[in-house]
Amino acid sequence: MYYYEIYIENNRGIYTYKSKEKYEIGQWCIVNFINRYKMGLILAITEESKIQIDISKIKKIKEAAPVLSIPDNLMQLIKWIRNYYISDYYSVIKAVYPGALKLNYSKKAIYQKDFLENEYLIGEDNSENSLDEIKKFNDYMKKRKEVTIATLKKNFSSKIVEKAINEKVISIEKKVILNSKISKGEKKKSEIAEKEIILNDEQQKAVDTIKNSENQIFLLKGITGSGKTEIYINLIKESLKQGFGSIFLVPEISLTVQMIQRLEEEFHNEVAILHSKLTDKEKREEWTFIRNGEKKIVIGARSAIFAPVQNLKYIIVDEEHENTYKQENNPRYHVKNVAIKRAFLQNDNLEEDETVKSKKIKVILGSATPSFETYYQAQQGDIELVELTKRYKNAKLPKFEVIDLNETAENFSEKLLDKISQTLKKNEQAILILNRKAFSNLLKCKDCGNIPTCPNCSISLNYYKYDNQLKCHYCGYETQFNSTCDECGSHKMRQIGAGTEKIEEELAGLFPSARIVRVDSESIKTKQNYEKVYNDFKNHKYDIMLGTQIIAKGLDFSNVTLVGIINADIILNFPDFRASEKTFQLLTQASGRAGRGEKDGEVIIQTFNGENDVIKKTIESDYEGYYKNEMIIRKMLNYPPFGRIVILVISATEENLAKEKAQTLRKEIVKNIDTVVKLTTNNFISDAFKSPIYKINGRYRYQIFFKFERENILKIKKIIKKCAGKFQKTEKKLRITIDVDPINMM
Ligand SMILES: Nc1ncnc2c1ncn2[C@@H]1O[C@H](COP(=O)(O)OP(=O)(O)OP(=O)(O)O)[C@@H](O)[C@H]1O
Ligand SMILES: [Zn+2]
Repeated sequence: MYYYEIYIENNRGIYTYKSKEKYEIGQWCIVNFINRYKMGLILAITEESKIQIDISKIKKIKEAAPVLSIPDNLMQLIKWIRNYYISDYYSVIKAVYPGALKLNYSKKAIYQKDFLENEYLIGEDNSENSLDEIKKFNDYMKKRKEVTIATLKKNFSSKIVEKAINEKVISIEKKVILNSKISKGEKKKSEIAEKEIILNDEQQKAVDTIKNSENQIFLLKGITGSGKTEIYINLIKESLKQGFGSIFLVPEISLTVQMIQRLEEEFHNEVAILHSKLTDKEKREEWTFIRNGEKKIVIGARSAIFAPVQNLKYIIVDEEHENTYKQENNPRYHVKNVAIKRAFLQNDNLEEDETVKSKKIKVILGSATPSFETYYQAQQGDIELVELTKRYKNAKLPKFEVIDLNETAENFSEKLLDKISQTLKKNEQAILILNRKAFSNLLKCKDCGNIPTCPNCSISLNYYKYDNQLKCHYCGYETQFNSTCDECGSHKMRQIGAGTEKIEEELAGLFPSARIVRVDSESIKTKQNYEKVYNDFKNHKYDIMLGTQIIAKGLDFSNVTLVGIINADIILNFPDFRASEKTFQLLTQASGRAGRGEKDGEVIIQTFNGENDVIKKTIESDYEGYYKNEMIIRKMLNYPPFGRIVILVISATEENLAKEKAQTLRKEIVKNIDTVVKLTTNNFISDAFKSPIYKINGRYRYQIFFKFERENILKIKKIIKKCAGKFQKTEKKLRITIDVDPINMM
């Protein structure tokens, strides 16, 4: 007899089952769980001697489930994520295994014998009709042998069905039906594009380095427009010819139209595109194609990192500095971390032979503005740095000009207006960026100072002019704006902080003949929407593209010669230790959209903080210098990449409860940590304090901030897990979330 630790679908516990059959880890099976059939996943095989519970009470696995198993390396990854991010099997398996298999079971009628026609005639109801029905029933069941009760009842009266059961003409059995019947897609002939791209010297050198190096993790740091995409394609293509697959990760699938078009044009039907809009069925289908090796290249956002690609060779994380690579709900994993772990787990499992080198997975993190944490690892030698220092075809980086907003009361300085007119005159295109959607950021009453806020969240409501609504960006709350102050009834509501909607209106007034398109998450609700805008802009159906940070990255339009940053300060003021790093990235990426073709580009940055180091270093294109300055501060404060952070958020619908319990939990954790690590400024636990966004969706939020030396973090996480877990069990009204290596500090 074998004993198994099993995860049961939609259940947070782990259970022991037994079987005479040998199952593999990662295989799905069907088990009886509280009188229902459920899908179970084999997590581990346990020795009899190690089992704590009464062996005679352990139930048997019913049978293997007819679905594809989760490969071994992904099972290991699941366990690692659960552990590292203090998560649970339930959440992690949901993230890894798409479109959760739903198990339906239905009652089936199984043919046993015929009704005896003669015998039945003696019964009370011997009309002609029922004799016919009996004959029909006998024929029907004899032919089918097995049919669901539901179908049977559609064809026959319930009276006769009942009778059949009573007289054991049929037997009833519970049978499992899976919803995952998947059409076996027919493999078409692979049609990889044959057109050759000639790499320039720098690109070729980068490709060779990545191919030939013994290292497994690379940072491809190439300035904007240096042609990183062609490097990825080259590597994927060559390995594909040798039968290897790749995973290509993008920050957000709907915003990377251009990259996806490029990859599809190159790899056609080898490509599976995974995105959140796929239905469960489509997800399972793609998963099957990939698992069976029918599609070897996977493109997707975050969750594509779990694609069961056969003979995986490259994992590419494009724009690796992007925040969207961190999942903001359980499991709160960071793709970069998971990608690297996946490669190491798989590479370590390879059998040592002469082919081992060629089979190793390589991870390529690519960006013009790598996150400082990644760059630090490259400096330390944990990641191999590969650099591209020139734009493709030697196009120049754009020229910068900084405009001091203190000198003007307008959203558009004279200078910026002048540059826009010139651009339009030359029949070139401009991209303008304002990192704030809506019409105005908030409204403020001139008489009493009241600012309308969301009733569910402690956040000011944004004003949208097009539908005259006040909206909450956190919970989606909307209300009609009636032009008066709720507090004092005054009609003098002032709009503060212009958003893209307002800027669009102003722009249209200033340049009446210009064709303007606005791109933010409000105006672009679907992928098709964005694709159209993208293509139209590319074909010069618009002159100006105005938008949020959405349009700051990746876009490659050769006719764009002007980039204007309407207000560079918005992110800079966030209460986040990465705020200035993010600003540097945004400004550099945004300016990188200018002058990518034959014509030179120009960038105008409007700011109240012209003297700030981040603005200065941006215009000098001095990544290195800015990185060095930031590292001094990070080191001093023991922030990542030096120290490690965990944030615990405790929330409840009752304000006092959240506060009290957060303090209690904190005390408990401190008590436990005190015995293992001495608390100092570098090994630090904050008080339980109000989250910067105090209330979201009706829940009051307190948070505890942990900052520890790297070598202590394992111990600390263990304690947090233990204390929070115990606490959550008894405190049902609380919600506790644990964020390991958080990106979002609010
Ligand atoms: N070897 C090449 N042959 C032909 N065209 C190339 C080559 N390398 C790059 N290009 C072209 O140069 C432009 C810039 O390349 P790409 O978009 O890959 O830059 P990037 O490094 O990804 O920049 P960013 O970080 O700004 O997104 C593209 O139009 C691309 O098609
Ligand atoms: Zn809200």
